[in-house]
Amino acid sequence: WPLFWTFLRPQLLALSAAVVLALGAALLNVRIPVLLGQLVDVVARCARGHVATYLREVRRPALRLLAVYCLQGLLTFGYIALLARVGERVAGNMRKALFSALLRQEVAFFDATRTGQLVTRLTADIQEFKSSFKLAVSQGLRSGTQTAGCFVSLYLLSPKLTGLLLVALPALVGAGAFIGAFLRGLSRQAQEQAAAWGVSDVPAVPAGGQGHRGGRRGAGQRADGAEQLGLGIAAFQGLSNLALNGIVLGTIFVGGSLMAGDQLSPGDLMSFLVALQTVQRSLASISILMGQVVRGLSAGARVLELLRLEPLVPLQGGATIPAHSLLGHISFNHVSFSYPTRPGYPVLQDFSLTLPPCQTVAIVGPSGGGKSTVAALLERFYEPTAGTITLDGHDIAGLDPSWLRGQVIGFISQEPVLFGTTIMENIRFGKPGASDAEVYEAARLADADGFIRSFPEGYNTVVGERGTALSGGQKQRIAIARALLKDPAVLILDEATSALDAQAELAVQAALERAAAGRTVLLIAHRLSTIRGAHLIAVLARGRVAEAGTHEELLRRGGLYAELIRRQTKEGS
Ligand SMILES: Nc1ncnc2c1ncn2[C@@H]1O[C@H](COP(=O)(O)OP(=O)(O)OP(=O)(O)O)[C@@H](O)[C@H]1O
Repeated sequence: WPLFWTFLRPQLLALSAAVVLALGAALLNVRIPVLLGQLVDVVARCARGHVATYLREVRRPALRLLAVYCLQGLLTFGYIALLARVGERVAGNMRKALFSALLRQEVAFFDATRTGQLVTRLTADIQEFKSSFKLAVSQGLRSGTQTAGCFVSLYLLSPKLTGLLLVALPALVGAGAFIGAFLRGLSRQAQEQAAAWGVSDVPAVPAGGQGHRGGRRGAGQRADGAEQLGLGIAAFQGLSNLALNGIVLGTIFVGGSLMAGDQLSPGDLMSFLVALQTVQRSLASISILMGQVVRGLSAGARVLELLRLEPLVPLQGGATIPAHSLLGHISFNHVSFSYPTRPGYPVLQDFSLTLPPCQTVAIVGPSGGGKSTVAALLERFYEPTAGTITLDGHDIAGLDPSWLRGQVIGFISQEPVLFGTTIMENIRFGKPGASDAEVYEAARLADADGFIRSFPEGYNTVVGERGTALSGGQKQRIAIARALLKDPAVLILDEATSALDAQAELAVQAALERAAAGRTVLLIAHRLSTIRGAHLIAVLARGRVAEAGTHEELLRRGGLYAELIRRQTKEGS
């Protein structure tokens, strides 16, 4: 409620106005039966007179009724329009808040949550909540006030008839509730039978032929349950129709005898019947409304639950290292890690590795060995299960993740992420405040300036959804330009050229080597041909560094690295 209140508070004035208009419209409903009754009385009185007298007499009450109808229409228009506005604003603000709450979550949250589920929260659930909210205010108010108001009119029209109604109605409502409870029991039974036999009507292993017979018996029981429920519902609907019409018939019967004794006019009886019908309709719409409100409340609860979710690794907050003392010395100390979605499956175990400042360290190893996981831990997308990772002696668990990802680490992956906007904006994403000149310089360094300027729109070329209007090599060089604009102290290259053909790879490789100069580089390589220029090569096997050294040292040792080289040369890569 307090969270929902934050969305509702700014709309309070409009909401109050809507409530006042809705109450006004509902109260007019109470007046309508009385006016109708008066009109009927006038009509009955003039029925045997001249047409001219009839028209003169009827005009005034008819116009009065018409005025009330018009006023009611106007008020209804007002409150529905206001409520639509309030509902849209509340839902819009909730959607925005939910979207930012989702963006705040750590990567592990998205591993464990299906995208479809989040889309449903953002669209269907908020929509459902909004509709129920509007309905609860408009219809709830209308039906509530109508019921109360009409009972007052009923009493004023005929206390005797109302007294009879007050005896009959509770008895009928009680009987309805009793039958409803009985039907719910039947429905639960039918559901249980369906659940028990729904997985398979014919058991998978029919021991000695019993399965088929058992299956048929199960299907038979389920059909019995459903049939009984169907019969119950049919009987309930038939009986409730009979009861409602019985009330109308009873009212006319008793009302007629009151008319005979001059205790009630025909108009009063007409008013009574109209008011009675309004009460019936209001009660019916309240019961339908309850179901809708329950659905809306659970949809709202699902949305608010996500809104209150606090990320395990907050996006912001923590220490930063001043630019002048940032060297880019990274150390993994006895790190162990399992993905939260697979806690029993260790990816890294006692993994230790040092990345000296301004040097390139390559991690190689078999596919699925955990190379990309090392990069994800360095970016704090996940937290190690044990051990620490330090940057210039500071544990990164205490550093501000936004600062770390935004200013310290540049990341170029196999599949660069481009946004469906201009090349200029895509590169500027690396440093939002960068000038045009800085963007051109970064593109030149990434060997992208030439092909960008060859496009008719130049830097204003729109790259299409996820960069579909560009080739793989072009996308990759834009990603490099973006990383260079950020000017990060640490650069992670995760198989950055593996998706490119030989020619594009050469161009991107050259750009990468220029980008790597003067930075600490973590080079993740599946194909060993991409690790030229690495100062140190670490071979990852079974979650830890199995061997480390220069290319020559490792070849001389004849271990795992030499074996990988031999295998890849044989494969022709
Ligand atoms: N989000 C995740 N949730 C659960 N398990 C994951 C997740 N990402 C990776 N893994 C598992 O962790 C292990 C290491 O994956 P990782 O991507 O780090 O390997 P890699 O060495 O980079 O592989 P490749 O060279 O094929 O890219 C794999 O067994 C993989 O199935």
